[in-house]
Amino acid sequence: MSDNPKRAAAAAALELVRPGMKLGLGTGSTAAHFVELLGVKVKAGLNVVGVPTSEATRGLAKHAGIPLTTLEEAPELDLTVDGADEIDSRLRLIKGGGAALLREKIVANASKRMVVIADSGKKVAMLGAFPLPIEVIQFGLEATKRAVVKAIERAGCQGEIRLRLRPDGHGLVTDSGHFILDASLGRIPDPEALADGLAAVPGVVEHGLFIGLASEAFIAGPSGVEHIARSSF
Ligand SMILES: O=C(CO)[C@H](O)[C@H](O)COP(=O)(O)O
Repeated sequence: MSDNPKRAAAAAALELVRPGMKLGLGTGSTAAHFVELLGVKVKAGLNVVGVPTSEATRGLAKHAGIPLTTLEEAPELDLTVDGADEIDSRLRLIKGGGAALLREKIVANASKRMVVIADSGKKVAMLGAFPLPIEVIQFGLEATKRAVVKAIERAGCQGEIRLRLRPDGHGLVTDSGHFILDASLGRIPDPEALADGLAAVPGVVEHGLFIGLASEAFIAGPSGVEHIARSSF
């Protein structure tokens, strides 16, 4: 196994790729390993196309020589491989640490199969230690923030909500032109209730709870790569 667990997880997922596949390409440092390894296969003759989940991944994929397409050209993908910030035992995820959650969720939802690749540090007994990213429209930010707080409380959670900032102190703007609120909740005892509550808030574009999307995960730790399938729960 590679001495880099992220790369080992990416290499395991690469084994699922077949000629002719339409692939969703995730965002983040783990997904970047997958893109790089896939690029090596493409250069050796593998025929696939990819839909990137962020402008950052678009750049990496272009550099790696992977032919790209869009969900307009390819509205159903065979396989998406993406990282995660947290994974629970039912393959519910927190994503969006890299601010790409909106496109990541659209691409995952358009895929027959979503496979998560991660190091074992991402596995949790309960979601919530990682701040939950919530993508919101710039218009009405303070009002949306208040509504988000109420939705969080109704779902039995509490914590601080902060606008994600760029290093220059201005609000970070996502690839789709929105802001991100990061909700530090500590624990999310009922992720489904929170997901439903947040989805109902006007101004919330998407949130980083990925529920029922990942079908399996490759999780790499010191003793090797563990394969988890959702059907096994
Ligand atoms: O959701 C994501 C980006 O929006 C990433 O997949 C997540 O943040 C994990 O990143 P990394 O592989 O760098 O730990």
